[in-house]
Amino acid sequence: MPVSLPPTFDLWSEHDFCTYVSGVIAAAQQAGCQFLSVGAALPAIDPLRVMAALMHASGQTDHFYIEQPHPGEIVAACGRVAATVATGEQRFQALQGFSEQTLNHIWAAAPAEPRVFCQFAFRDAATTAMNRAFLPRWQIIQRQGHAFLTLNGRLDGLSSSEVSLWQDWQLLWSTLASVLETPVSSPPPLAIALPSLAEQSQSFIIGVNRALKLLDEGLLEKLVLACTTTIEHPTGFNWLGTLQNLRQQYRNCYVFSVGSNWQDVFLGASPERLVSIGDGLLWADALAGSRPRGQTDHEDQTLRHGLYHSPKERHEHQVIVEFLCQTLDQMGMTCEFSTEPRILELSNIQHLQTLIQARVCQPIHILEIVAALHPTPAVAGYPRATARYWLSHLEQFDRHGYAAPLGWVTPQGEGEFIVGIRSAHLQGQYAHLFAGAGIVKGSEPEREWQEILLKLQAMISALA
Ligand SMILES: C=C(O[C@@H]1C=C(C(=O)O)C=C[C@H]1O)C(=O)O
Repeated sequence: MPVSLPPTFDLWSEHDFCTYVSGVIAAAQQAGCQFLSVGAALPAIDPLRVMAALMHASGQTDHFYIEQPHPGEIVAACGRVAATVATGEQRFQALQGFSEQTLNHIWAAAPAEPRVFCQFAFRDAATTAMNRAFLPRWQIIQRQGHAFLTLNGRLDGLSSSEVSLWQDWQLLWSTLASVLETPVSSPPPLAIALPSLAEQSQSFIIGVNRALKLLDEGLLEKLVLACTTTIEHPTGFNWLGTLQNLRQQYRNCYVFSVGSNWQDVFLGASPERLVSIGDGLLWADALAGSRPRGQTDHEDQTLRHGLYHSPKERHEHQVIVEFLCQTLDQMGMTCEFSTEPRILELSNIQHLQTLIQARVCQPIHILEIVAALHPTPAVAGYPRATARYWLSHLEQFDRHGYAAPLGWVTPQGEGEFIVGIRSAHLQGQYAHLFAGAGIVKGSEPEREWQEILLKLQAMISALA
């Protein structure tokens, strides 16, 4: 990815913008680039509101939003300059190829690097639309009190001229101005009650009992069984309001939203990072073992103590730590982590968490690591092939994007991917919710079902 200096033009002047951009286009064409990236740095803004307003103003509803837990980075992207879809076992490689091809041929003249955004389905065999990657038209990255605005364009076809880039830039500016002038208002949660889940509960308990037999027979060490339910609301769901609620309720989760049209959005507040790489350092999270939060300090502490000292929960957790370390080790990385897990406290639930760190010594693309790690025993089970086999028999529904990776890639092949749990697909007047629980020896079916309800409730109470 060739890089030139960020702009010094007057951001508001068409003449200055076009003069600057025609220079960038010429340089990019000379370098044989297919794409270009220009932009500016501003004081902090709310990337979510700007992205939503841009989607409305432009009619371009392809989007990707992810907010790291505090005090983290917020990334919002919308519109589509280039995109691809894939399916089958080679889907990770296919999207890696697209990311490399795109980001190697982009002339980057913006203060923040351009990124390619990716979403995957849980299963290899899912429809192509579920596995997709795109280079957005607009990208907003907010970190350390600054907002980095980026406009990407294509150098072949219609969008290559400075005039059309100016129009896209101007739309960004006018949207930004309108967002700054409009006070924040978000609709309150809909206060939907958890529906009766008699059928789901029955098939979940049957599944858990079957899993316990398989565990006893030594065929499995862990199986993560999930459940789904659909909530209907006659006027549909407010996507932005739901995200605002998730942001407020789950400050130490990754709040995310991804989709290609208003009628089909996948969003949630996931506590689980799959892997991130930055400046040659890799991080992966082992997250498993759960208890509800207590109503009082005393109850909370008792539950936390129970979680921390439960051999069953510690074993369930350890399976993931070992899987992550072994897989990364096979890829040439040496993992470092604390031998004692810590407790991650969310507003409704608490988990055992181990942060694993490794130095990336030889060049490796983050999507190669995502391909090797997905699905981890945190969302499928162990051994993986057996767990996948039993999931396809015991779960009577498609997981779609639930428990699958989503994230972004940089021109250096670094990036960040999270696991799409605590999530919902919003499709018109329907919200399809998913939640799962890890089953190991000693799991009690009724207790695991209560955990599922707790996880579903988290998403339901944010729906707006
Ligand atoms: C599968 C989910 O969560 C996973 C299962 C957990 C458990 O069983 O203790 C905890 C965190 C996640 O790894 C989910 O939330 O749907």
